[in-house]
Amino acid sequence: MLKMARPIMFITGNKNKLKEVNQIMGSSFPQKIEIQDIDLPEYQGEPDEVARSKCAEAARHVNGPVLVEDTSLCFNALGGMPGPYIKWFLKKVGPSGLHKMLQAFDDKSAYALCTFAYCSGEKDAQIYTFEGRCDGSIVEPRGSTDFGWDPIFQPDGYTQTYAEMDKSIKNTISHRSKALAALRDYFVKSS
Ligand SMILES: O=c1nc[nH]c2c1ncn2[C@H]1C[C@H](O)[C@@H](COP(=O)(O)OP(=O)(O)OP(=O)(O)O)O1
Ligand SMILES: [Mg+2]
Repeated sequence: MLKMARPIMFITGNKNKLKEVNQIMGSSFPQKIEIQDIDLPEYQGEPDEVARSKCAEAARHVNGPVLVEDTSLCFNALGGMPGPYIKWFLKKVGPSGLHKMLQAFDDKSAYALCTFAYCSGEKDAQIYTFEGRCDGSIVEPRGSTDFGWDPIFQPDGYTQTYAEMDKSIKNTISHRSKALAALRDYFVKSS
């Protein structure tokens, strides 16, 4: 008997993330993804642990396959901080404050890291994580202020920040697009 795959519930409160996921995936993803906005608690730790615990929390709310995503912005001069705590730094000091945090350091390099975590929701199911990383540097804010720290992140090899470049370019090179490529590979192989 043909087993119909249940839609995957992507739990996020961030509309810009969802927009990019849709733009990047288009119709190329083998399973249907639906979205639900649940404000999940986020634990402290390394990005992979944060994504895993967020996924375990999501699985407690949803009876079925769940997907979450956690994004870090890591400054090399600060040993990878703010990392998974970027949301709170951004909220408190804004993009220009984040840029100023690196004033005392010569090293302005940073990387954006996106981690998707997936769980099938079956009993004792494992959580799988899929990472994508984009290296770049932290610059004075330039470009549209639509999405988070985009104005201060300039990917290596480009003269524009994420916020200045065409969305289609960001979506081709970004941390999120690389993580989604890994996620898509997993589903293509297992479907
Ligand atoms: O491509 C991006 N370009 C610029 N800013 C970004 C990007 N991706 C995430 N961000 C921001 C949103 C949040 O301030 C923090 C990540 O925190 P993070 O917990 O993963 O996101 P969130 O709480 O907004 O949504 P969710 O409900 O999926 O956890 O970096
Ligand atoms: Mg969050």
